[in-house]
Amino acid sequence: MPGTKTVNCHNNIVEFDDISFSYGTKQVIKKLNFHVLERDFIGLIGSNGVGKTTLLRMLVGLIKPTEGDIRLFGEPIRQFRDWERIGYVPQKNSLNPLFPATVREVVLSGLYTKKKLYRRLTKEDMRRCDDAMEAMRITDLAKRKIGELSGGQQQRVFLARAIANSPELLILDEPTVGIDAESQAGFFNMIRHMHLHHHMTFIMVSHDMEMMRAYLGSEPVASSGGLKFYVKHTHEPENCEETDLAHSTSTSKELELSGIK
Ligand SMILES: Nc1ncnc2c1ncn2[C@@H]1O[C@H](COP(=O)(O)OP(=O)(O)OP(=O)(O)O)[C@@H](O)[C@H]1O
Repeated sequence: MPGTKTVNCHNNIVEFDDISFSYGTKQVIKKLNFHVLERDFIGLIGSNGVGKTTLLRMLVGLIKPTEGDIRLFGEPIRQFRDWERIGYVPQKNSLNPLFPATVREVVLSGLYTKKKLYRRLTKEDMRRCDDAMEAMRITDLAKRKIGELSGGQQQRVFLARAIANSPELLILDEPTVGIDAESQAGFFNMIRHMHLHHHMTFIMVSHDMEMMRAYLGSEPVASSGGLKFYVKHTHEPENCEETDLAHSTSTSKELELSGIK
């Protein structure tokens, strides 16, 4: 139509088509079909052992489905090479206590991807690193060696690293387990902001039903076996442009309210 700008923010980012997975003879996932759209926030819920982590590990290519196809950003996963578009924070990061890097170096390392390895960090990179550290309340730990920190503090560093890098798709496996309530609130504020205003897509496993319900509503939109998918898109499909225009005015206000600024 003349004069109508088509904004395409609803591409499939992840497609699970008839996915099954077994560990040996033990089938964990059976004929799962689910698509994730750009700018969705997916909450993946389910009891212990239903296959949440298994699904995420398939999604980042660590294990292959026994049957079915996975596509990432429209490409079959076996051909997919743009891994820097995807961030993944696994359930437990175990770290050698002698690991020599400082907290700040670890957060900044998220910004050095293969493609960007040789470029200098910009002021914008530094600002993103500082914002992420502030949101995760680790600014005062910036110069400490990460290996010397507690498990909860280390997890906050890995989350700050992931959000500083602003991947297009961020996959989080029970990200706030072992983290104190104040840091959890800072983290949820930050990811909500990134979802609503920076076009990031999230897939998050969580047992925090209160947070999930508050943000994603009380009913799952799909389920498979014991896996339940709660979904929030940033806006109605017809309002893509409006959301973008609203960005500049709402960003600073929201950051201020969430205490990030
Ligand atoms: N490497 C493995 N070899 C064999 N079985 C496994 C392996 N990893 C996981 N399993 C089994 O597969 C099932 C799914 O495990 P998964 O870790 O995906 O569950 P989950 O939904 O993430 O659970 P939780 O909420 O406890 O983290 C479980 O029964 C688990 O015991």
